[in-house]
Amino acid sequence: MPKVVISEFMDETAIREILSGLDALYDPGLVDRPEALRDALAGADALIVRNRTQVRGDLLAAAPALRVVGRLGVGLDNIDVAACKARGVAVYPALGANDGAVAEYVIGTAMLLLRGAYGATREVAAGSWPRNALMGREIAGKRLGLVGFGSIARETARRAAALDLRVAAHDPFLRSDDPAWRPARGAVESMSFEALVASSDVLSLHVPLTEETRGLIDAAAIGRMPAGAILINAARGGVVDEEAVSAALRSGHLAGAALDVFVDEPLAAAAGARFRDVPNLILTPHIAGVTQESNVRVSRVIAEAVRRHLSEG
Ligand SMILES: O=C(O)[C@H](O)COP(=O)(O)O
Repeated sequence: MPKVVISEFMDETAIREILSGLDALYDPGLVDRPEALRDALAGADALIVRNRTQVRGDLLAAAPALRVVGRLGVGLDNIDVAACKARGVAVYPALGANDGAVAEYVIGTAMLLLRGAYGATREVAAGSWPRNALMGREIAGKRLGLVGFGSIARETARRAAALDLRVAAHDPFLRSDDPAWRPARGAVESMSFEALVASSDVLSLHVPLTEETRGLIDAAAIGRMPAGAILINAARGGVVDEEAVSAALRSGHLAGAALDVFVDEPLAAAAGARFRDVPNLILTPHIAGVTQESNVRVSRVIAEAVRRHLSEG
């Protein structure tokens, strides 16, 4: 009976229904117990992870029978894909299964930060009535700039079009005649990176972390964003210079930012100190792609892919 090790959280119904009949070891705490994880992998045919288990070097060496890795998400930066390939280990990301969750996070934080009206509960309950101070901005008519135009960005664009945003994107990997630029509703304008940064009211990042994207949104890029712009990073930490975002929010050049991902995760208190008392900043713990619904979708897609792979070979 093939053995499947699941080292991070996953929907338990998907395990029960789809991995039934396999020897599934579900221990979402394994990621924090490297020795126990290596022991569990000794006879494993399959490994299912989220974004914290580092599937490389030592871990692969501890799993000589491994045939398949399922990734409960889309980013592959915690997996040495080349080393897996060299060992004949297939890698399956959950493509498409959390697009909607991230798109809703981007639209939701953009609306929250533009409007700025929702942080006054305590004041209002205490009898103050700060109407003028809370006169925020509407999302309709603003330009949403998407850095990268893959499937998450396209889902974001689809929702943005319904809210009457003007959507533009920069994606050097997408040909100018690709039909993705002309969705059913609201064409998406293709722009250079420089033009997109300089003209977007809301700039949202949708690129993986690579040598080309590391530090892409640095102090200079932020300085070229229009005064009063909003920055959203639900892509990968390291694409954005965290110090530069804090400084731009403190100076008032940026009107707001939402950061879901960080250079080091989990964000340690010492690293988080740079964000202390920074105005109009939403920090979330790498949760943009994780909702109750997406957790079910992602878990089912990966359980099915792993099961299929094991039964094929
Ligand atoms: O790459 C992804 O899809 C996101 O980082 C979320 O992944 P996770 O929920 O598996 O961490």
